[in-house]
Amino acid sequence: MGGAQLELPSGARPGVCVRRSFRAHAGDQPRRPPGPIPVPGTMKQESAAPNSPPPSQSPTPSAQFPRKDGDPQALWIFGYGSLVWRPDFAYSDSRVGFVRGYSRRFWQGDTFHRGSDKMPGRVVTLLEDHDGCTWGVAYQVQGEQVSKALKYLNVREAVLGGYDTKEVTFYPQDAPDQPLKALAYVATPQNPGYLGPAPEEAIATQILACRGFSGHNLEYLLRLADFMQLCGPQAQDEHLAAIVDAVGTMLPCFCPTEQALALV
Ligand SMILES: N[C@@H](CCC(=O)N[C@@H](CS)C(=O)NCC(=O)O)C(=O)O
Repeated sequence: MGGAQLELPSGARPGVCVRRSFRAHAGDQPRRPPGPIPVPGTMKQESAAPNSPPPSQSPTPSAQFPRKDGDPQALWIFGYGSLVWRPDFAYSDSRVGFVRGYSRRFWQGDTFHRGSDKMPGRVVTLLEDHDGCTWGVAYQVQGEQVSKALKYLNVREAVLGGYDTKEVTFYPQDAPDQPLKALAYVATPQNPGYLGPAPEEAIATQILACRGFSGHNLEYLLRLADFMQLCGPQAQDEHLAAIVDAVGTMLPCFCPTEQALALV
């Protein structure tokens, strides 16, 4: 399964946001694919997802973040879940980096993109955590890209996903001393789709069992894990790694045996 196409800036100083502790996973050293891979900022500019419904109403983000030159028509949007590998909106620039004071958790239910009403999938949100650090991608939108991106994300994230907007401080991996204000979509415990904490084995089981209009919940998990591996050893996410480990342990139980396959 192809992961996020990334080329981490060569010679980039490792981000200063390192988890306080993380389990050493024998196989979790980043698998660096052979040869350079285009950096998110050089990816072709995305168009709106073909399967996303027509935008319904103009978005009202919690804050506009004018550029240093005061231009209100410029905005950074921080993605830390499906947005790291499927932004599906036009942007002018992108940076790999992290936000401090938050941890990523698979605690939001999803009954559209990766689940259904009967079998809600699990997608990520940000949990306020003083020592937390969450890696992702910040996308810069400018000019008419701003309203188009916000209108699209309002439907994808807010209307269909239950997310709200929040201002965060983003630290680019290659310039952590030059942080940026960014808009993030966060699912709070007050939204109806919020599922909250569960054992990582239970979350893995739910992910293995669910699919929605954007695809299987397992794809969502593995593409995010792919992105995190490419961010390098300084980017660790114990919660994500534990769920991937649990999926790996359970997958044989979900795979048809040769005998079962012979019956099809
Ligand atoms: N807001 C987070 C999570 C976004 C997310 O995963 N949202 C879901 C909505 S429930 C989504 O867009 N899913 C699209 C997909 O699964 O392909 C991010 O910045 O990436």
